[in-house]
Amino acid sequence: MIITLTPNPSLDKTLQIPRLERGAVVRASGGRVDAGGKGVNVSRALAAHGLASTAVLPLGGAAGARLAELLDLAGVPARVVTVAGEPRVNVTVAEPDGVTTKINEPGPALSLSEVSEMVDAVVGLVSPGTWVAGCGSLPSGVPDSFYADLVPRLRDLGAHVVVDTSGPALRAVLAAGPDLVKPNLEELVEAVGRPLSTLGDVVSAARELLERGISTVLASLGADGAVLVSSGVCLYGTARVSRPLSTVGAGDALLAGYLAHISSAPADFGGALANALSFGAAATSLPGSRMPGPDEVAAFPATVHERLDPSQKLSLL
Ligand SMILES: Nc1ncnc2c1ncn2[C@@H]1O[C@H](COP(=O)(O)OP(=O)(O)O)[C@@H](O)[C@H]1O
Ligand SMILES: O=P(O)(O)OC[C@H]1O[C@](O)(COP(=O)(O)O)[C@@H](O)[C@@H]1O
Repeated sequence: MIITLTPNPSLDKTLQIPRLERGAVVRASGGRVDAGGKGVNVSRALAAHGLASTAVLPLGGAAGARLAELLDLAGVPARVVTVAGEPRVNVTVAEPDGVTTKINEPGPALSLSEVSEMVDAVVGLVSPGTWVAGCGSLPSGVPDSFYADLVPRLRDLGAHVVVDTSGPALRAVLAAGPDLVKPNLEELVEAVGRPLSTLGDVVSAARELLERGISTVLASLGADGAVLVSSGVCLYGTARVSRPLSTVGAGDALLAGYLAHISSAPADFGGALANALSFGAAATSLPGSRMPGPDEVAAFPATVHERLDPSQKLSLL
């Protein structure tokens, strides 16, 4: 069983425009709204593959009702914690060459009782062997230690704890030793506090996180693919995309692909990395933060390379 926790969900509004011009009136040629927030996206990607997960999230007001409706349409079972504030709207401006500009609102503040209701909702769903993925930023009112505090509590219940976050919440959770973290390059740089310019640098950084007590690091590297490091495991893989349309939600799709595989085949790291890469690549070929289904994922076969060249420069730089 997989549970996703999204403390700061969003309505993701994507606008297609010919070209982003600062200070001009720009006419959009099209647009879409998706239920968003990192854990919500993971649940949507799993649902698109017929895999049930429960999305735990705080929602309030008319925008909250709209988000719940979108989740329902996507076939995602949700455990909604009703809160006073309305979810944020995150806007993506997408240009034809695949460049996206994103503006994320901070999201509504949560009260102490709303935060503890959210924790109780997750705890109430967990049984031994459950995977819990805590994903995304924390809104005001939620302490930076939120994910870090959840790790021992969920572990005591026999859960595997996955965290995908950034900033102070990421720094705090690194010390709590979750089972898996999914940093992108920027977050990995932030985690180790030094620049990373080669695949070898990424592997060293991931190993440093393992020494701090994290079991597995899935480092996503945009067009360069991803590196997976765990005890006795160091894998690098890629999945080619000729024309990325929108990278929004690609990291969430990648995590969903990994969880879909590892939750049923716990020792198959190579298979999980390949599945993750196919999900991530497929997501970049879709508009907005649309999550890929099986046919779309099958169109992006991944390669897990036999050898990792530590001196390979990262193209994200
Ligand atoms: N331009 C791209 N070409 C091919 N794959 C991509 C591209 N951008 C992202 N991906 C895929 O999506 C995954 C997640 O993207 P990344 O940008 O690293 O994460 P995040 O969305 O969390 O910032 C990558 O590991 C890769 O598999
Ligand atoms: O919680 P944050 O960090 O503001 O991120 C939320 C945003 O990230 C997304 O989950 C996309 O994430 P990725 O592009 O990193 O996969 C959007 O759906 C959402 O608008």
